[in-house]
Formats: sequence, structure tokens, C-alpha cells
Amino acid sequence: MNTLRVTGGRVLRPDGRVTESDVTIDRDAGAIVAVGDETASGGGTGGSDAGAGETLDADGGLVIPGLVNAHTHAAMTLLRGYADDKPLDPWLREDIWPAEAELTPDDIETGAELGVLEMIRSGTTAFADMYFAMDRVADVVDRAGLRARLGHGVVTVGKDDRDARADVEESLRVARELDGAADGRVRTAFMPHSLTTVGEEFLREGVAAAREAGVPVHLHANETADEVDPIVEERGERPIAYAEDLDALGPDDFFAHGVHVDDSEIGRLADAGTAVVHCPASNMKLASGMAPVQRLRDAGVTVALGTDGAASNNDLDVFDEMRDAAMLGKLAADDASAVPAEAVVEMATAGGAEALGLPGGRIEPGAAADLAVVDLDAPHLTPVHDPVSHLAYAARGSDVRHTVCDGEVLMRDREVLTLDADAVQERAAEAASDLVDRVEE
Ligand SMILES: N[C@@H](CCSC[C@H]1O[C@@H](n2cnc3c(=O)[nH]cnc32)[C@H](O)[C@@H]1O)C(=O)O
Ligand SMILES: [Zn+2]
Repeated sequence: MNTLRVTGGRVLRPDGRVTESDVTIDRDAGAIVAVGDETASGGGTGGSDAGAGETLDADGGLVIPGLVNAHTHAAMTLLRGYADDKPLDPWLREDIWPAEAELTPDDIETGAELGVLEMIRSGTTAFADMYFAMDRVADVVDRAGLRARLGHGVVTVGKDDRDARADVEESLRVARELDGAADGRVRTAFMPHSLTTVGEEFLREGVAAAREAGVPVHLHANETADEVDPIVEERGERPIAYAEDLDALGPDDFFAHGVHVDDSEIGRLADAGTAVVHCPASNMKLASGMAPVQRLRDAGVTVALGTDGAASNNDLDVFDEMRDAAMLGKLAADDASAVPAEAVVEMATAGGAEALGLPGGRIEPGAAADLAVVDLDAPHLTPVHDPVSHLAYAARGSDVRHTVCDGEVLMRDREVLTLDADAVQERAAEAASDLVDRVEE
């Protein structure tokens, strides 16, 4: 067996326990075969081929499932810090969409590379991406070695019928053609931007085609009050009821935000098994509101975490998202015991994998070998009363020492092996500066 052993660390187990165990990975299968003495068959042969294959030193570290960034727009790293301090609608219309109109496929590849570099550096091994030029994004995922659920974002408002239809078709093409790319590490979804930026007939047709193709639906839902009100006024029903009416509320579907959801909508999400991707930093920065995360979880809704794009965050660090989710969840519930540390860690790992329908999220025999090793030897992580508390409240992306996805080492000792970090940063800075010049012309 072509093995990779992660040795000397403490391991965060699916039940929340932390044990001192080595993790043995079958690199060819991309799977964890043993955690300590525990193997998939329950036998005690985990240590049998010690010495063979490659080793990752996790001494003084905590081995965690690779983090899942369940909603982002990776190439928006090029717009990081370009337009801040505005609410969603004017931010999109006045700043972001005009800049995005100038983006070339090369820019998107460059921006996605920067985003993926940042994610690997901070221990993220899987993400969901809604953007355009998605063939380029799939190439980046292929080269960089992580996993993703990708989709072309559809907007039909302000477009004539032909352009609107072409946008829907492109999203369906991406969903059909890219599914299974990068040796199966790329999966896809049909991704209408939201229930207000895509017209009803396009939503109906697109969702029906997505069902036929067997791909899930991902969209922004109930993000701001300004987005909910027009739906209620026009249709006399709330957005999640509208989504259900569109057949867009299935067990494999996942919606970003879910900030302004009432009890009836929470019940519908729970009954349907549709996941919500909570994006606390984006919701705070755009003053969109506070998602009822504890109530969603209490109702049995799968909740994952997302950074959203780098223009509304302004980074792609899921550690920040865990901390923000715990903090904001307490404020929203007016209860310091709401959304505790173990809940946000679950949301960033197993919850994310479940929402995206991707392997990973658990360190146990038989699971996908997607993991990160967090270095606990730092002043801001001393002492270690509770490693789970540190993950939620004190650790940062820069504390990640190694990142592994599908059995392959993507970062060793803080050096990303699959991308040339300096070249990626240089190209991105140049592409961003050229982009702004074109927008200002
Ligand atoms: N094909 C579409 C592109 C849609 S991609 C997805 C879009 O979501 C935008 N976006 C980023 N963050 C948010 C958010 O928080 N809410 C809503 N939209 C966002 C992003 O800028 C991008 O335009 C077109 O022709 O414009
Ligand atoms: Zn978004």
C-alpha cells in the first residue's frame, strides 16, 4: 500500500473526542485506513506498515478534518478591498457588477488560483464556488488538488430574453460537463444567483433541467430583507415557499445565507433536508442581518459555513468564519450558550461536507483522506485546556501546518506544493490592477 502517515499529533474524532493517534492513509484510494489502532474492519493493524511510505509530522499539532468553505466566489479575491462599507444591493450594482463585467477568463483563473492558494494555506480542502468561466476554475481545482462543487451563477434581471436564456444554458452546460472532472474531485450544481435576480420562467426551466441531469441547486436565499419583501409582495408567499414551489428545495440542494427566515421557512428547510450555508462575516459586513443559526440547528437543518466572496469578508479563512458564527449566533439568540464551539467546528467540517454532498469532514477509518494539521505551539494557543475551543475561538488559518486532500499532501510545513505561491500572488496583483484600470476608463 502507498501510505501516508500523519504521526505524533492529537486527532479530533467525529464524536468530538481528541485522542493521541497516528492517522494512516492509503494514498491511492485517497482514504483514511486507520486512526490509531482503529481500522475500517475494526481490527488492530493500523501500525503494521509503519516506516513505509511518506510521513507528515503532526507533533504538537491537532489533526482535524479539512475545512469546508461551502459558499464562495473564489475569483473575487481580485476585488478584495475594492469596494467596502456599502449594503448588498448598491454594492453589487454600483461597484461589483461593473467590475465583474470587465473580468476575462484569464482573470478568473488567476483570481481563483489566489483564492484556492489562500484556502489551502488555511486548511480548507473543499469549497463551493458560484461564478463564471467555471471551466477555468475547474482547471485550477484540478491542479491545486482540493475538492469543489462548482456552478455558473445565473443572473437574468436586466438581460433580454436571448441573453437570459444563454446564461441559464451555460449554467446547465457547466453542471453537466464538469461533473466528475479532476478525477472526481469536481462536482457541480445548477446555480441561479437568487430568487430575485433570476426570473420565474428561467428558474422553473433551469431547475427542471437540473433535476433531469441529477445535479443539485445552489442559490443565495433570504440574504437581506430587501430581497424577501418583493417576493412576499408579488407572490404572497415567502422565498423558501417559492423555492419549494419551483421544486428547488431538495435534499441535495444548499442555499447560501438564510438570514431572514421565519419559523415556517425553517420548518420547510428541515422537512426538505435542504442545507443552509451561513456566511456570518459577509452578513455582518453588508449589514444583511443575523441568521437564526441556533434555531436552524434545533429544527434539524444542516448548517454549513461559507466565507462568501473576498470582497464581502475580506478573506477566505474558515477559522474566522467559525469564530464569527459562534459570536454572531450568540448575539442573534441573545444567549451566550447558543452556537457553542463544537457546533461551529461541526458546521465547518462534517456539516459542510454534508451540505455539499462531497466526501470528507470526518477523521475515521474509511473516510476520505481530507485533513489539516493545526500547529498549537503558539502564544495565542497557550495553554490548551480544550482544543475544540481553540479551533472555534483562538486559532487562525495561518496556524495550519499541513493540508491533505484525497490522500495527497497539498501543503507541507506551510509550503504549498501544488501551486507556486509567489507567482500566483504576483499574477493576481497585476490582473487586479489592470482590471481596475479598465473599469475606470
Ligand atoms: N452570470 C452572472 C454572474 C453571477 S456569479 C455570482 C454573483 O454573485 C455575486 N455575489 C457575491 N457575493 C454576494 C452576496 O453576498 N450576495 C449576492 N450576490 C453576491 C458575485 O459578485 C457574482 O456577480 C452575470 O452575468 O452577472
Ligand atoms: Zn455569495
